[in-house]
Amino acid sequence: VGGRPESPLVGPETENGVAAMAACYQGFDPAAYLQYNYTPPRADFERKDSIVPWKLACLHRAFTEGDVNGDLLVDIGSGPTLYQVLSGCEVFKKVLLTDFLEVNRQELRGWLQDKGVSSLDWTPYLQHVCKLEGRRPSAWTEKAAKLRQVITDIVPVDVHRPQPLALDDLPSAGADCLVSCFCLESVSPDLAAFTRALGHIGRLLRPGGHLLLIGALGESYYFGGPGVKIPVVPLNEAQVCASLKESGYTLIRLEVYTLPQDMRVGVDDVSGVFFAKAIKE
Ligand SMILES: C[S@@+](CC[C@H](N)C(=O)[O-])C[C@H]1O[C@@H](n2cnc3c(N)ncnc32)[C@H](O)[C@@H]1O
Ligand SMILES: O=[N+]([O-])c1ccc2c(c1)CN[C@@H](CO)C2
Repeated sequence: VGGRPESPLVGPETENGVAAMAACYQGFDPAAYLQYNYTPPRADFERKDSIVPWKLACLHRAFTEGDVNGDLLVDIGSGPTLYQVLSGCEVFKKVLLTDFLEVNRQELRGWLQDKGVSSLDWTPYLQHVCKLEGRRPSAWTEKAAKLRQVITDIVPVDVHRPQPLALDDLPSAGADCLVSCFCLESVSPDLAAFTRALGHIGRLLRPGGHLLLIGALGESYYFGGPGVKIPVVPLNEAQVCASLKESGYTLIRLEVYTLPQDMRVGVDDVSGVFFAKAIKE
């Protein structure tokens, strides 16, 4: 994403903080990140208390309980992962994936272009979500095809810009739904920047559209690769609710997962995960 336009709204200390976060991400390693967070124990589909099945259940319920619909779903800060749109791809005609780093956009293109070159085998994820949908697990190939059919593009994003996406990447009416997972708190220098970023992505969403937000609670850092320690804004539930309200959303539901001891594997100091379903006013 090109040079940042001077924004009259934020001072030099915020500009410096945002630039420092961008510098941290230069060392981000998609394969390592996937290994740290998307393999057992954090992604163990046999364990009721594993984090990833909990996230997939939250997303499945949110996308299928009847109030979420429309044409376009946008995932903000996709990273190298696809799990966040495995339920949404059945509900929306078009899905737009976005990330700040070319290495992540490249990782996603690798999977989508059917070259099977992705760093992680998403089959167990596809099978798990098929089961949540009451389909036989072998329907995962149909879900993979559906995903490849509805994902229209993978584009650059910067949540610190008042316009996080290039204007021609988004229809003028805006997106009907946004999903964003572990992005805002992991890319912001402080709580004020986190809340501002929430407002920026809200501008991509039509009024009445839904935001499905997953994030870390009580996390102050995580490793984005070997030796790549990235600072995180430590959030609690009250701050998440206050930031959503301050940024023009009405909260529908907040769910919280608390990490069991053996989900703490040394790649971060996260203590919980939140799932928020909200509506843009
Ligand atoms: C912790 S990862 C989350 C990845 C994925 N959504 C998930 O659920 O695991 C944070 C992502 O935010 C991206 N990112 C970094 N700076 C950003 C910015 N200024 N705006 C948007 N995304 C950014 C990184 O490239 C990375 O993919
Ligand atoms: O357990 N998980 O499913 C999981 C997935 C991704 C991430 C975390 C935990 C915690 N750290 C964040 C970065 O701030 C990234």
